[in-house]
Amino acid sequence: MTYPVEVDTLLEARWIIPVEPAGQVLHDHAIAINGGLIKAILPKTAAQLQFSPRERIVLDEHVLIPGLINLHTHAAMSLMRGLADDLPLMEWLNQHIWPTERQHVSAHFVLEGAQLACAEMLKGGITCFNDMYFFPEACAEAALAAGMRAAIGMIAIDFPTVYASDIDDYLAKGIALRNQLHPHPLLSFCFAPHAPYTVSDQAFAKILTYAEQLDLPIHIHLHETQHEINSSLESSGLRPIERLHRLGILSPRLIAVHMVHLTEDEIKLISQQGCNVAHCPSSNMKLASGFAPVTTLLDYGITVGLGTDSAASNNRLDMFAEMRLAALLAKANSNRAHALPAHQALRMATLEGAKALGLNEITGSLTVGKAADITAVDFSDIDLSPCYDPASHLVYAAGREHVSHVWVNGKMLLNNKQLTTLDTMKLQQYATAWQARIKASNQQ
Ligand SMILES: CSC[C@H]1O[C@@H](n2cnc3c(O)ncnc32)[C@H](O)[C@@H]1O
Ligand SMILES: [Zn+2]
Repeated sequence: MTYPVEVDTLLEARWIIPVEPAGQVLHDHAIAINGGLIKAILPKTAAQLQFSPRERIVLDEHVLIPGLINLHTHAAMSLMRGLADDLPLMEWLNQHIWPTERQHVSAHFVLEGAQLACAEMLKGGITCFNDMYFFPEACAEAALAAGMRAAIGMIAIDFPTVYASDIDDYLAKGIALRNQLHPHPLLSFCFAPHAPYTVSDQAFAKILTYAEQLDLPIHIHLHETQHEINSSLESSGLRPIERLHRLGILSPRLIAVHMVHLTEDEIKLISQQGCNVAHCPSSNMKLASGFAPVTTLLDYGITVGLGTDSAASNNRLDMFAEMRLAALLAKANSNRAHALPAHQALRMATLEGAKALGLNEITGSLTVGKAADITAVDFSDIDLSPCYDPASHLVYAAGREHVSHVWVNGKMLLNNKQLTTLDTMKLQQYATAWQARIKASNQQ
C-alpha cells in the first residue's frame, strides 16, 4: 500500500498546453506543485490518488499554459500611456518622451510606474518581463513587490541623465545592483544598451567585456526604423548590424529588439551568430516602423520571442494581442495562411522568450522540475464557445480578459481575476498623481 504524497497545490484543469513537447494538448490532467516547482503532470484521476494537496484548485473550464514572457518592455513608461500617440519613433522620442523623462523620471517614478505595469501584466497572464529603463533598482523592487519574475536591464546610453553621468557610471550602477541581488530566484539581469544611435563603439566594447565576464545577455533596440539605418550609414558608413558585428556584439547572448529592416544577408548573419529577436508587432505598427520579416527569421531557425514594448508606444502590455498580431501579420506578409500557426505563436510568447533570456531551464514551459509559472485562462465565456482547439482559441479568440489565475514560482498572484500582491486602488492613485504632475509641466 502506498500513501499519497503531500504537495502544496494540485491544479486540475480541462486542458493543459505544456508548450514542450510542441503541439501537445492534455485533457483532464492536473499539475502538482511543491516548493514552487512543478512536481508532476498527470491525469486527474491518477493525481487525486497519488497526491494529498494542502490546496486543491479545480479549473473545470480552463486551459493552463506556461506564464507568458514579455521579452521587451519599459515597465515604468506605463505612466506615459497615451501621452503622445500617432507619431513616428524619432519625433515621439525627441519631442515628447525624452523631454518628459528629463523632467520627471526618478526612482520614485520608476517604482510606481513599474508597479502599475506589473498589475496590468499579471492580470493579462504575464509572469516574466524583460525590462530596459532608468533606475533599474526601482523596477526590481516593483517586480519583487508583485512577486513577478523579471530580467532587469542594466541600461547604458551615451548621454547623462538624473540616473547616471556617463557610460562608466551607468555600468557601475547596473553591475552593483546585479552583484547585490545575484543569485536570485526571480530576478535575472541583462546589459541593456539603448540603441546603436545612442551608444558609442567604446561603450559597446566595455559592455561586451562585462557581458562575457558575467555571462549575461545584451538587450538592445536594433534596426527598428529606416531612419536608424540611414543615419548609421551617414555617421559610420555601416548599417547598425554590420557595425555591431565588427564590435563582436552579435552572439547568442544578443536579444535584438524590433529587427524590422533587414536584408537576407543580415538575417543569415544573425542566424549564424545565434542571435535572438524580440518581435514587437504592435509597437512597430503604431510607430509606423514597419513589419519585421518574422517568417524568414523563423525559417532561418532564429529564436524569436514576443514583446509589448512600453505602454507609451503600444498602448497595452498585452501578450494575447501580440500573439494574435504576430500570427496574423506573418500570414498577411508572407501570403501563406500556414505561416505562424497558433501553437507556434504561443511558443514564441513563452518558451522562445525564456530561451532568449537564458531562463529556459527555469521557466517557459510546463515541465516537471521547472518553476510553477502558470497562467489559467477561463474558456467558459459564451464568446469562447464551442472550443475545438484550445491553442487556436488562445491566439485567435481569447483575450487577456479571460485570464483568471496566475502563479509565479508556485505563488498565486492572481486569484479569480483579483491581484493578491498589489493594491489596485493605490496604483490608481499613483497614476492619477503622475498624470497631474506631467500635465502641469507640459502646460508651462
Ligand atoms: C535608456 S532607458 C530606455 C529608453 O528607451 C526609450 N524607448 C522606449 N521605446 C523605444 C523604442 O521603441 N525605440 C527606442 N527607444 C525607445 C525610452 O523612452 C527610454 O528613454
Ligand atoms: Zn523599447
